[in-house]
Amino acid sequence: MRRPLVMGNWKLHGTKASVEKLLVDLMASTSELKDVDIAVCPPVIFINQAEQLLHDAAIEIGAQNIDVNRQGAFTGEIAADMLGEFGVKYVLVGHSERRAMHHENDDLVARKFEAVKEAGLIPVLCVGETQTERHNGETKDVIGHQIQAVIKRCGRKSFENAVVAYEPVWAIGSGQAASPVDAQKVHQFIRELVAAQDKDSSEALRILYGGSVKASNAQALFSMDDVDGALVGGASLDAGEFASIIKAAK
Ligand SMILES: O=C[C@H](O)COP(=O)(O)O
Repeated sequence: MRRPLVMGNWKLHGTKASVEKLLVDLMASTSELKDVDIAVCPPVIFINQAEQLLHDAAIEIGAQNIDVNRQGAFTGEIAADMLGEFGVKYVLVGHSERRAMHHENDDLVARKFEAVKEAGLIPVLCVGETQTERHNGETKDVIGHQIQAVIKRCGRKSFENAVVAYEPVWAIGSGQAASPVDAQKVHQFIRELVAAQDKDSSEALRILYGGSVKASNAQALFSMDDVDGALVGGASLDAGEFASIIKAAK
């Protein structure tokens, strides 16, 4: 039985005051929950503040991105080891916004995945097809390449102690989530790809769904066999809504 994981990706949102309010409210509404892992991914500038506020709470911290390099002349970048010093447990790699806006290809994403593991943190590999790719029947091809790029770089046990998030690009921020049945089909496909390399890591692998998850659709998505939680964007900025999603996963 895999323990559910619900992560909030705050993207480029927040102020010192809003971070404090959101985390204080979230701690209050989730303090009794024992059967679900919870994490938030603030913009990197707020990670230290989140670490201080979450000191005694069971809410973990994720980062939204890293550089592949551990140190050196890379102005403006952050390394995975640095994040580890500030209590970060998870790091998103390959989010579709970074693939699209920062030209991150499968090879670079695989290198980031490897760098996160080398730092002793848990990579959350984001995969998903665009609307056009879906329309052209290319969903499995696209996701297959995204997963295989990581296996090629990190080997058959790549997904041991890692997380995958299936985020159809067309569902992100659109208000139109994938149907639970469609999400399940892709999640099952991802698990089979991983199982072809290593059965144990495929069985333990948590595969999150992301893309317009709300309190109103979370339970139906979580009822699917291979949906082990969610990566939540917009709805994670509202403590009440996010807490309701978390409660639906337990
Ligand atoms: O990382 C989160 C996803 O991009 C989903 O965002 P959304 O919940 O706002 O659709």
